Amino acid sequence: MSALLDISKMDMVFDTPKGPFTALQGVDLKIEKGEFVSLIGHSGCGKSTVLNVVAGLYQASKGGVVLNGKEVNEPGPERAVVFQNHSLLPWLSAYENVELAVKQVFGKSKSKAEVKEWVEHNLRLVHMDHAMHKRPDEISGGMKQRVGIARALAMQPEILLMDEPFGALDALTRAHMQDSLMEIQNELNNTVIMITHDVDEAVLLSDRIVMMTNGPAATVGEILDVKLERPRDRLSLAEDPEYNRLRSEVLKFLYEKQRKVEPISKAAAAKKDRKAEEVA
Ligand SMILES: Nc1ncnc2c1ncn2[C@@H]1O[C@H](COP(=O)(O)OP(=O)(O)OP(=O)(O)O)[C@@H](O)[C@H]1O
Repeated sequence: MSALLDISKMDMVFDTPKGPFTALQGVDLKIEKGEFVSLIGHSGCGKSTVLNVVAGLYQASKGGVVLNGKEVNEPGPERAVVFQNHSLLPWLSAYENVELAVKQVFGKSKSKAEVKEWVEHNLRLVHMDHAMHKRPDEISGGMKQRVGIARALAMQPEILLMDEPFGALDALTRAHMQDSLMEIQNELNNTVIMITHDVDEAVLLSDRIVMMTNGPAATVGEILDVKLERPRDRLSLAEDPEYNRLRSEVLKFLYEKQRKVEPISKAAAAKKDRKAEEVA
């Protein structure tokens, strides 16, 4: 059986004022239906570029993406995206933001009453039914993100693409959101690709963690299977040896194998030279 999503031999070359820049080279990744996959890697390695190609926002320079047997060339409702900075329309209520997406996807197939029921159902899923008639500026960042997730879920996408969905939230809200997402996953078993910078988040939520090498010409470095039993509980996992092993595998990849050496500034380099001379 072929995978739901098949990214194969994908290159992404951007035209820049300084000439072509190869951001990605030879990215291969297959994702099965119902899998939760995280992409992790240092800043600038190309995680968002991978997601943008899958979303159909960018066209790969070589190779490409096949979803359910169909080549991806443009955005479509079967691939819902949740961004770090919630992208709700500010003049609409939470309810209306979700309703807009539902009408776009199901406007022809659902009756008025069914649309209402479906919008409310998805807002209940993310525990936002109590504030569904508030506008984005009347609710917190975490709540906005919940509405963004409800909107994406309500489209019943074949794959949910999340670009650091909790990156802008404080640690406690982030933990609540992760727990909610696991709860929803338990119920719906969506296929998800999530970009994260957070090692604990990756291990807690994923079935597989895709670790990317540093760019330019970044690609999939290693893939880690996370076979921790579900439902997962963050407190008991903190002491679980397998959880800690997985965590240190990711840390090793990021900070040993793909350690990012930042170029030192001229001033720092000169200071280092002076120190070396003093020692000599
Ligand atoms: N439209 C573009 N034009 C030119 N270069 C681009 C473009 N989009 C991305 N890049 C470059 O491609 C590389 C990968 O960028 P990308 O945003 O995918 O990385 P990332 O891993 O998602 O980074 P971060 O974790 O910081 O969000 C970077 O060097 C970036 O500067």
